[in-house]
Amino acid sequence: MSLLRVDNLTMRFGGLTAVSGLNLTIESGQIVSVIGPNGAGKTTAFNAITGIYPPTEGTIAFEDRPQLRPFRAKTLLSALAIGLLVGVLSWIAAASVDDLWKAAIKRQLSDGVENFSYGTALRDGMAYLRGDLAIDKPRRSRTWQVVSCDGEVELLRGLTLEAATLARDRLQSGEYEFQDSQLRVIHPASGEVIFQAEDRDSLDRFRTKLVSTKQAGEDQARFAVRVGILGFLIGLSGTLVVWRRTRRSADYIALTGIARTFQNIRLFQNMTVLENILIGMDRKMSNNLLAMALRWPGLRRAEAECSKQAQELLRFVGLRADQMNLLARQLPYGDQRRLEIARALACQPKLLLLDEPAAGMNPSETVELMGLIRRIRDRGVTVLLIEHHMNLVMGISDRIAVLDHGVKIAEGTPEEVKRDPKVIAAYLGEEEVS
Ligand SMILES: Nc1ncnc2c1ncn2[C@@H]1O[C@H](COP(=O)(O)OP(=O)(O)OP(=O)(O)O)[C@@H](O)[C@H]1O
Repeated sequence: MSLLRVDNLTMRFGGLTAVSGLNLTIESGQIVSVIGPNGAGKTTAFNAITGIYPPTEGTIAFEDRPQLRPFRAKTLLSALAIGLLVGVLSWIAAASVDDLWKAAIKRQLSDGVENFSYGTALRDGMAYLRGDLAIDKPRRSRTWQVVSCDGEVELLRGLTLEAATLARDRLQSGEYEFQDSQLRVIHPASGEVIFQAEDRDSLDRFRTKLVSTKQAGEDQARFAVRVGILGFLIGLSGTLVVWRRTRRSADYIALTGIARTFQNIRLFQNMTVLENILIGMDRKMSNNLLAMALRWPGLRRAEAECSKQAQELLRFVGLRADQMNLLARQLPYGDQRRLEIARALACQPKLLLLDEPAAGMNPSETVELMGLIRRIRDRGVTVLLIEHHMNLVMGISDRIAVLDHGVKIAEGTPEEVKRDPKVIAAYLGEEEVS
């Protein structure tokens, strides 16, 4: 079983092909280097392997498995839980929007409107009212109406608010005669016509069937349930879509056992040396919020253990104990590079990718770095290295792959690569070989 297998990897950025059809197999326990001129696509290949970019084409398998988060029962349960949460929230919102709408109308009218349903109002464009008489102004209407809900609803439209209020008060106080056949409201004593429909036909257009409170309630409940189901489906499918799109993420790939350092040092500059290493162990620490808040003894023990391992790593990469509490930015450049390696090792990787670790190092630091890389390999960690420093590469690599313009032009032992005419022409030059 190979540790890492890159098959036909192609990386494109718009019209630029940074890596083209790269095949690379890395066996456990080796130090493998990738070399090539500037812009050859080395870092891009690293970025694809570590999940920073998805491959445009091709596949990458680690320990013979594709670098994809597997679909587990937990994934489905999480999606169901989120779907349920969204569904319940949508249901609550749909059930309470009725009250909100009612409250808003009431604020406007400050009078009269009692029970009606948003769902039915949406459907029919008006409010159904229960109780006695109400003054209402249907949405989109400029005029007021008096609504009687005794049996059939009579809608008498086209009134001013004042006239409607007067009419309602008189109707309620009993000083009225409601002549449905004539569609007039007449004051019984004075015979004064309070209001009268213009003609029967126009009133019939506004006649509508009373929806009982019960039916309106049922409509509303159905409406809320439908919205709830829709919310559940949206929550469930949304979660699954997000999960699918983030299946191949850098953090998942790091968890499977691939760690890296960067060409331009990327430490947490304002954190201490020790904290930088502890961050590399973060994924192994408990993420139980309660345990963290209550500082459970188990958690304290785990923290103490991590701190011990971090100090061991500090020594391993050649940093001193008295540098432990310095801020990362206070370290000399070469030590910052060591710290980055220590942080990567803190993830306990099986494969460590080092992107130009010797950049900016002086010759004696470079020699020490060679020793460190060998010790990392002896610790059981396979190393994949990008480096321009030829003495280092030729001195420690078991195998070397050479990229030029995104294409692998050679691969072999240092001796084989050194003599390869294509490599000499593209990268090494005659001087390096001699
Ligand atoms: N995110 C990106 N968007 C667009 N182009 C990119 C991106 N990343 C890399 N490239 C381009 O891809 C090509 C390969 O770049 P890459 O950094 O992989 O080369 P390299 O071999 O690592 O070079 P160096 O030795 O200088 O680090 C370059 O032309 C670069 O400009």
